[in-house]
Amino acid sequence: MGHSGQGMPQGPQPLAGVAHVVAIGSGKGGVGKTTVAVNTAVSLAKLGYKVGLIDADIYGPNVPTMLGLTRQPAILPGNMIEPLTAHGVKFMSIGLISPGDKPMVMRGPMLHGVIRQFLQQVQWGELDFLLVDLPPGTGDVVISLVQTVPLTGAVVVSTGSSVALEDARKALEMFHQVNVEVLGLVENMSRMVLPDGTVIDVFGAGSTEQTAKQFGLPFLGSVDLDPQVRESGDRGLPAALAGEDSERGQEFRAIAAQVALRAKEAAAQSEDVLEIL
Ligand SMILES: Nc1ncnc2c1ncn2[C@@H]1O[C@H](COP(=O)(O)OP(=O)(O)OP(=O)(O)O)[C@@H](O)[C@H]1O
Repeated sequence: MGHSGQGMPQGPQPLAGVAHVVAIGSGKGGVGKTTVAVNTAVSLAKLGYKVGLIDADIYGPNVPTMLGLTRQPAILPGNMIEPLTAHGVKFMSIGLISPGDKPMVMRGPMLHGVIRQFLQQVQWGELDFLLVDLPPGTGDVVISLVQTVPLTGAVVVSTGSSVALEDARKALEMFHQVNVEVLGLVENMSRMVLPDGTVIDVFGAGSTEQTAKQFGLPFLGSVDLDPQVRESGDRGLPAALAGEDSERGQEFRAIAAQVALRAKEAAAQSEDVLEIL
């Protein structure tokens, strides 16, 4: 983890070859942030983009399980780390460097070092999108992120429940405080449709879209509550891999397309601002 940069504060530096860094946050835990991050990454890859995913969720680094690949990454010449690749997505996870079932206990400076290493010392190559799955709640990882690279923006995942949305608003405020543009909100576990067609509203479907409207932010789409999403995540075969006729697959692809669109718009706007300056 070296000592480069110590005592010499440096502003965030873009990663060579990486067009957009997009953080995925939630506020509340367990709303399916990682599931949405993994499936968005897989969907972006299916849409033809080059995609990377950093699992920075120190409390639950589940990305390797959800992508079905857990092994130590190789070290390349020049002390660079080779990311793992699964389902067309390059990824790196705190779960890969924290062996066994032990929780990752890290002080702020160490966490900052790991985040910086995942960004700068992993051989990402050319990427259209590098997604970062954040831990729920706290801003530590976000602060490390924005100090290291310029972010194109952030996506906030919530369920429609009042408590999840209460925490999602805190996530919006956190991104605002660190000057990260929120590209939009996603509602996960939206409705549940039983095999006989009965629709059950478990968490308050539609409330995330209303919250987005209140904040003047785009709503990027919703994903229904479906046991198949959980099962496929547990098996390391994300639901987004399913074919054209899969509804969950369609939902994730629609969200991915919105994320791509909003990221490109946000980047174009900030370039305009730079030119005016
Ligand atoms: N749409 C969905 N339908 C069914 N199950 C889902 C859905 N989304 C997520 N899940 C399941 O809910 C559980 C929690 O999801 P996940 O780990 O993605 O949440 P999280 O917000 O990233 O949690 P944390 O950040 O607290 O680790 C997982 O078992 C996942 O498979």
